[in-house]
Amino acid sequence: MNRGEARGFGGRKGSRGQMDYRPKGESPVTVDRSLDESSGSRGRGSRGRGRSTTSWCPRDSSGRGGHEHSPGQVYVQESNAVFVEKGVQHNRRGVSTVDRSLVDSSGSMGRGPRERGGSRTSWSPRDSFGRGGHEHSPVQVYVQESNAVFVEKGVQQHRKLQEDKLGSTKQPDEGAAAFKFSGDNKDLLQSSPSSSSKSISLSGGLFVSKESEDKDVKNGARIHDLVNQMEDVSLSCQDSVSSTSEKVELSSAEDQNSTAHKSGGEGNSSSERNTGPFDISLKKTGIVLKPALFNLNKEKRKSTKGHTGIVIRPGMVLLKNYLSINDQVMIVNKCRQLGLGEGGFYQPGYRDEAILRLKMMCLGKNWDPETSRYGEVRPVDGSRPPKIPVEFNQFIEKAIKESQSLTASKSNETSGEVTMPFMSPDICIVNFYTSTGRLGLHRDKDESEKSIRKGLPVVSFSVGDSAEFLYGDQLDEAMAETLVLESGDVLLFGGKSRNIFHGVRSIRKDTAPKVLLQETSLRPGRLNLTFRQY
Ligand SMILES: O=C(O)CCC(=O)C(=O)O
Ligand SMILES: [Fe+2]
Repeated sequence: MNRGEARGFGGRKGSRGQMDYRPKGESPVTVDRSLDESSGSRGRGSRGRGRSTTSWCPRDSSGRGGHEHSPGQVYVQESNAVFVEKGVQHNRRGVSTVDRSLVDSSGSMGRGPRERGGSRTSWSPRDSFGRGGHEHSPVQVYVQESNAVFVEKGVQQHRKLQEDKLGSTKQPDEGAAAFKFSGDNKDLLQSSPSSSSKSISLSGGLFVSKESEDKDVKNGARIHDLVNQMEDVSLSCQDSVSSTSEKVELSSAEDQNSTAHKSGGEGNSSSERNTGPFDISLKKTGIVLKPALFNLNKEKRKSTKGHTGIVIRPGMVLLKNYLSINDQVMIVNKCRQLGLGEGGFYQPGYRDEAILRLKMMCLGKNWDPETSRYGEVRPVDGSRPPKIPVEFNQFIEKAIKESQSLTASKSNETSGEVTMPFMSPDICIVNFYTSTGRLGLHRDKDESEKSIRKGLPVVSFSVGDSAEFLYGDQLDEAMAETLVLESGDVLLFGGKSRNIFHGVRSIRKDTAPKVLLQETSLRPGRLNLTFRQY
């Protein structure tokens, strides 16, 4: 990894500050999997279990099957063909949409994504690079419904997990509820209205959209920055659980001392570095109220829709909604626990003037931003990085296998080239971004030469608030694509995409699943884990 290369927007590479906000076109191809919400039988506890045996049924974006290399392919399991047909009808009305929940249980039409993507009727087909037309779209969508049998399994697993939880006062039944409820049902592919030029957001459906024009790029970016900074000043319980009136207090020495998020600097001043453990959770006091029923219902709907696999480009796969709420709770709690101990979260400094606007912790090996090297200890304090929790490994293994089957089914290569090689992680970099957090475009290229030559993938988990993730082939934000990564998403980039430039432009405030916040008291922001093999 060489994240110092260009980390921090507005850092030393002049081009990074010059964002292009020009519109690139929009193309909604939504896949809404909320077929059978009322039965309650589509819980996501099965994700990762037995997925490699699933037979995918290719569909193109207009719902036709059997097109081997059809652009914008949407893959759904055979049993859901009825919805594709419904989607086709919808399509024929002139919107490239495969929507299987035209009227959901709340009685509303369709889903939220269009809120950000502009008018539905103005959509036109685009691939992930913003090009028009149906030809050669590099985006494929795979939809898999979960199996009800795993719901119970998930509940049991959740209950067990509760025993390990830090600071939990929950009853087992709440665990069951938590398992069923997940995040909001937002965009699958959507624009990022405030900033990006080419934006893809994915959640429960797929559409590729363009940005609305922003004429004053620099001012816009500055305003965006200021807004983020102001948002962080008002850190409160509403930031994490909007519907509650619970009292929240900062819980670590650093929380109380640091002005990182309040200053909007994400803790980059020397006085904010290494001042003590950073707690990714907020300590709660007083009565804890549950999130509003409305939010829970929305999250429930999302959790019943299974996950979606999307081949973004060769070697790059996004598994939407892949980690269940249970998984996410476990990940947050583990990270919190490790983050408070030796080698835990700290504020990394600058690298070549590039700002690291995040808290970081390394697992397995330490990555030093000052030298861009891996080592056994963290030079800044001599601490040893904690081991990667074994619980995490199962997710990596399954995610890679699933990505392999997705890329294999898409690929027409007979050369035997491995589009997504397997890897066993011995490094995990855990980042926590508060609302003003960001990470400049960079490549992960400090792993061993062999690892990079083989294209061993980086596997990235997103938990908490959504992020605008940039990626592209050049160190130039204006040329970069945007993916909105939501809580529970897993992104893999290996093979031909192993060396992509990538970064995080911004964190979308108040977008984390409410149940996750309730279960973990995760502070406002985003937890990201990237696994690699040295
Ligand atoms: O937060 C993310 O999504 C990306 C993190 C990343 O690129 C890194 O840690 O190297
Ligand atoms: Fe990276």
